[in-house]
Amino acid sequence: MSQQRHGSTPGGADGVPAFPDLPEATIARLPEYLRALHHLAETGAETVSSEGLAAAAGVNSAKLRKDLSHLGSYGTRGVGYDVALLIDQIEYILGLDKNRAVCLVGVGNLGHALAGYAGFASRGFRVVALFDADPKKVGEEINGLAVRHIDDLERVAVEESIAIGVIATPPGTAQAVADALVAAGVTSILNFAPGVLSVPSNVDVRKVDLAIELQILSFHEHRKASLTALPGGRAPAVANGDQEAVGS
Ligand SMILES: NC(=O)c1ccc[n+]([C@@H]2O[C@H](COP(=O)([O-])OP(=O)(O)OC[C@H]3O[C@@H](n4cnc5c(N)ncnc54)[C@H](O)[C@@H]3O)[C@@H](O)[C@H]2O)c1
Repeated sequence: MSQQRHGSTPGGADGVPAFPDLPEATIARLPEYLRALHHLAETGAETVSSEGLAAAAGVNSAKLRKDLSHLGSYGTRGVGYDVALLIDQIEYILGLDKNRAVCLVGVGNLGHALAGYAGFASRGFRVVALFDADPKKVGEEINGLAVRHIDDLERVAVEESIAIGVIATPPGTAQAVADALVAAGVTSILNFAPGVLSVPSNVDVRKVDLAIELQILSFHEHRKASLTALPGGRAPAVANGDQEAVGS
C-alpha cells in the first residue's frame, strides 16, 4: 500500500517520517473521513474539496482541514484532496493495512449481534475467535465461527495473534475477562460492559456505552427545550451541527 504523502509528515528526522502525534479527537474523526472517502471512491470521485468531504463526514470544514494537516495532508488549492491518496494515508495512520485479528468474549444478546455483523471485515478487521463461559454456548456456530470456551483464550490468542479483544460479558465479569485478555498478550480492548477496567499502562481500552450517548442527547433535548421556553422563543444555539461518533 502506498504511503506517499502530500507535504511532509511533521516531526520527521533524517528523511524518515515520524509517526504523527495526533489529538484523540482527530483520531476519532479519521474513521468518519475514511468512510466518506470510500463512499466517494465508489461513486467514481477522484478529488474532493474540504467542504465536500466535511459535509459527507458530518463535521465542519475548518476542523477537517486542521485534522488532515496533522497527517501532512493539505490538498491542492482549487482541486482539493486526492481521494485515493487520502484513503491510503488515513488507512496507514489507523494501521488498517494490518488486517488485525479480533476476538469477542461474551456471546449473549449483544455478543451474538456483534459476532453476526459482517461489516468488520470490510473495515480491516478479522473476527477470528468467539469465547463464552457458558458450556451451552460453546460449539454454537455464528458467521462460520464456533464459540470456544473462555479457558481456551490464552492458547487461541497466541495461535491467532489476536490484537484486539471485545468484551460483551456482564459487568461483574468484565474485569476478570480483561485480566485474561491481558494475560493472553492482548493490548487493545473494546469494552461494552459498563464500568471502568483496570489494565496495565501498555493496554488501550475504549468503551462503548449507548446509555451514555442517550444521556448526552437528553442533555441537548433539555437545553433546546429550555432555550425555546425563553421569552420570544429564541432558537437554540447549535455550535456547528457536528455529528460526533459514538464512543469518541
Ligand atoms: N455498551 C452498550 O451500549 C451496551 C448495550 C447493551 C449491553 N451492554 C453490556 O454488554 C454486556 C452484555 O450484555 P448482554 O445483554 O449481551 O448480556 P447477556 O447476559 O445476554 O450475555 C452475556 C454473555 O457473557 C457470557 N459470560 C459471562 N461471564 C463470562 C466470562 N467470564 N467469560 C466469558 N463469557 C462470559 C455469558 O455466558 C453470556 O453468554 C453487559 O455488560 C451489558 O451491560 C452494553
